[in-house]
Parts: sequence; C-alpha cells; structure tokens
Amino acid sequence: MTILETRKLNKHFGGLHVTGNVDFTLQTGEMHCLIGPNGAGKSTFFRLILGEHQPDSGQILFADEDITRAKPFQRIRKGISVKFQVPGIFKELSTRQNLVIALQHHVPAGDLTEEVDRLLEFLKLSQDHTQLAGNLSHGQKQWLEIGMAIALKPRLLLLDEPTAGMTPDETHATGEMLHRLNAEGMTVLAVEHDMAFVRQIAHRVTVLHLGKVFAQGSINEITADPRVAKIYLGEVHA
Ligand SMILES: Nc1ncnc2c1ncn2[C@@H]1O[C@H](COP(=O)(O)OP(=O)(O)OP(=O)(O)O)[C@@H](O)[C@H]1O
Repeated sequence: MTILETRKLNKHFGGLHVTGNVDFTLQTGEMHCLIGPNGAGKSTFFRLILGEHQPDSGQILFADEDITRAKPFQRIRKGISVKFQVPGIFKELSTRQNLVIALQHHVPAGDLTEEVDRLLEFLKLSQDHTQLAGNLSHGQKQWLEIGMAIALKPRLLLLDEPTAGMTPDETHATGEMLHRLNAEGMTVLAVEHDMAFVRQIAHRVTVLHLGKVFAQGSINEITADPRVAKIYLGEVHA
C-alpha cells in the first residue's frame, strides 16, 4: 500500500525550478532515503510534503487522500512528523520537559511519566533526563528531537539529515533506533548524505538532481550507477 505519493509536483522560486514534475511513491512500512548533491531540491521537497511551501502545480497524496492544499498542522494531525537538521529543542528546559511538551500535543491530559520514561530509554537519554537540553551533546540533541517527532506517533516520519554532525557510533545507534521504529510500523523518509547510514537503513533510495528524480533503486543499484557518481562530481547537467 502507498502511504505517500506526489504527482507531477512543481515548485519554482523566481526563475529557478527547484522541484520539477516530481513523481514519487513511498510504500507503507518502507525506509527510504533521498540523496542528491547540494541544492538538488531535497529540503524543498520535504517542505512541500509538510505544507510549508505550496506547489505551483501537481498533487500530494497521503494515504490516498489529497493533501496538496492542507495546512501544515492538518498534515501533522493526519500522521506526518518531521525532524529538521537543526534541532528545534527547548534548550533552557530539561530533556524530560522537552518530551513532556511534545507528548502534551498528543495526549492532552493524564500522567505522562511512563510514556516519557519509555521514550527516554528508547533515546538512550534516561541518565540525562534532568540535564538541560542545551547542555546535551550534539548527537543527544538530535536524538531528543527525534523523540519529540515520534512522540506524536506519526505514521510517516520525515528526517532531514538526522545524523549530520554525529560520531560514527551515534550514527549507527540512530540507524538502530530507526529500524526499531520501522519494525513497529513507522514509515521513514530521510534526506541523508552519509552513505554508510543510507546503506544501514534504506530499503530504497531516490536520487534528486536539479529538482528531478534522477535515479531510484536499492543502495547497491544506486552506488553502482556511474551516472549517479557523475552528478556528485558535477559532470551531469540539466
Ligand atoms: N525560499 C527559497 N527562495 C529562493 N530559493 C530557494 C528557497 N529555498 C531553496 N531555494 C533554492 O532552491 C535550490 C534547492 O534548495 P534545497 O535546500 O531544496 O536543496 P537541498 O537538496 O536540500 O540542498 P542541501 O543538500 O544543500 O541542503 C537551491 O538553489 C536553493 O538556493
């Protein structure tokens, strides 16, 4: 079953076509990575899915429902959640308080202690639960924001370079976390540059180049494709 589909999605900023006729399909339960050189249009594609940008033309369907004109908060309610590259955490609050805030959006009343403890353990942050979020390490901040994104129990989790700035061990642990979430039924779409991480998590990979779908396939197919290597070297143009 398809959870997300874009049909001939277009977006331009002035004369710059950043998303060009993108047809993209994500299957329910899939872990999918979006790769491509800087400026390929990956973040813009995410912002179109989230409703932060409006497309000039084309359609976005989530679980077969047309959400092209839905407001961002409506998309969140339908089950789309995001973690952007720069952690959007409350630095002056504790790790625990950050998770409580995220959960309150989902569970308006009641004792959240058990759920917060479960999330802290999942995120490897139990020992740091009283620590101010601003004092966590870079990797821990990224995990905390993943926790805030999954507190909403989304059906689709979007991650924009989730491992940027992480150590190799933190990156690997992040991959394991995503595998656990995926085993529980969460579909994951991640923009990522770290190919070892892409190999660790992705069932399928889409390469964006100059706002268009350039290639799609398994990580082995993508890394063996000489055309893909060339776009990273700047040898393939529009
Ligand atoms: N709001 C905007 N107004 C004008 N141009 C924009 C805007 N947002 C993005 N762009 C341009 O669109 C192009 C694609 O940007 P985008 O951030 O989507 O690429 P990306 O693939 O995510 O790049 P990176 O890997 O560097 O994050 C770039 O040339 C960028 O300068």
